[in-house]
Amino acid sequence: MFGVKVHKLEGEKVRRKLIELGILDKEHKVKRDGEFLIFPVKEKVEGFEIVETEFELVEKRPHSYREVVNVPEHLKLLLPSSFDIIGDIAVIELPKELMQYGNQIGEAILKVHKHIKAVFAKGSAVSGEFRVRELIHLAGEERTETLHKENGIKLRLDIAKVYFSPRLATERMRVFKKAKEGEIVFDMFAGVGPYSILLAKKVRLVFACDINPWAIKYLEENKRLNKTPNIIPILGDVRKVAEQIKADRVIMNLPKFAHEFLREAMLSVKSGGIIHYYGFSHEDNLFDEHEEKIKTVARELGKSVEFLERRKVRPYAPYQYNIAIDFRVF
Ligand SMILES: C[S@@+](CC[C@H](N)C(=O)[O-])C[C@H]1O[C@@H](n2cnc3c(N)ncnc32)[C@H](O)[C@@H]1O
Repeated sequence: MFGVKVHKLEGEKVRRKLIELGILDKEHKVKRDGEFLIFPVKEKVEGFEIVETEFELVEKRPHSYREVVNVPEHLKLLLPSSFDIIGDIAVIELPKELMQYGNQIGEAILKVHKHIKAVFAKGSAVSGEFRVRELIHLAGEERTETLHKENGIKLRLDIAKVYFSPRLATERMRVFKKAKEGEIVFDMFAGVGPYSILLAKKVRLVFACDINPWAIKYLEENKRLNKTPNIIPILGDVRKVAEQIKADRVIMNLPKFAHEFLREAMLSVKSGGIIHYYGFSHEDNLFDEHEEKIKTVARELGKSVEFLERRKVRPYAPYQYNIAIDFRVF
């Protein structure tokens, strides 16, 4: 093979020139020879010192764990194309046919994604009051606590003890952009604080409630970590708290049951304030049923509502969507 030999001080300039000429061979490694570098080239080129030598091949890094995983060929089509990454932990949803190859799948993920240190499979759906799920350890460290970064904030959490979904980062940023300086926000179902901490960077005060003691423990820690003293964490059932709070903006991120808490939300929002409501819907009836419930509760409380925005946040099951409705209450 041909190479272009240059003094190492000239290396960067020559490398750029060879790329510009379209003759740098990127499939082979640059060679070192004392004070000199030898660039692999596809053909001889005028104006440089040309040498003939052998070059090592550049190892091609696989892009997906599916390229390196050791499972029977006929099951490869069932391998999920993606998985959640929370801090340095991967959480994958495996079909039952692949569960017996969980360790191989976990090892393949660790091999391709060097920043991931532990891999778990989802062992059940999110359930119970705390909205957590069972996890099955597949590979790497047997650790469920991690530090996750999103939207410029840091969140310490334990994925086995609290609810957290990295898939809502964009939705949280949407709410952040709507919030205004000087506002009081009430995060009714705060978890470890992904909305609360983010919004506290902008608004005056955030009341952050959760019934799960682990969520409030991590929320306290995240409040310190992110230097957001303007958050008031409240451990308890939001039903007992809501009426004592008067907020400009209320966040109801409990999609499965939010409709049961509309009364509390509407009693805690100031007249003219905004509620960010989340729900689950079938694709045939995304918003109407939720909006009817919202109007009914408003009527019962002698209030009126103005719908501002309706959005599909993400698919969460076949034909099912997590939806968001923003509305103003008078
Ligand atoms: C879907 S999670 C959302 C957490 C967080 N907002 C997030 O985006 O990661 C719902 C949270 O509501 C809490 N929760 C459920 N019922 C509650 C209640 N009655 N009062 C207060 N919090 C409750 C759960 O513990 C859980 O942390």
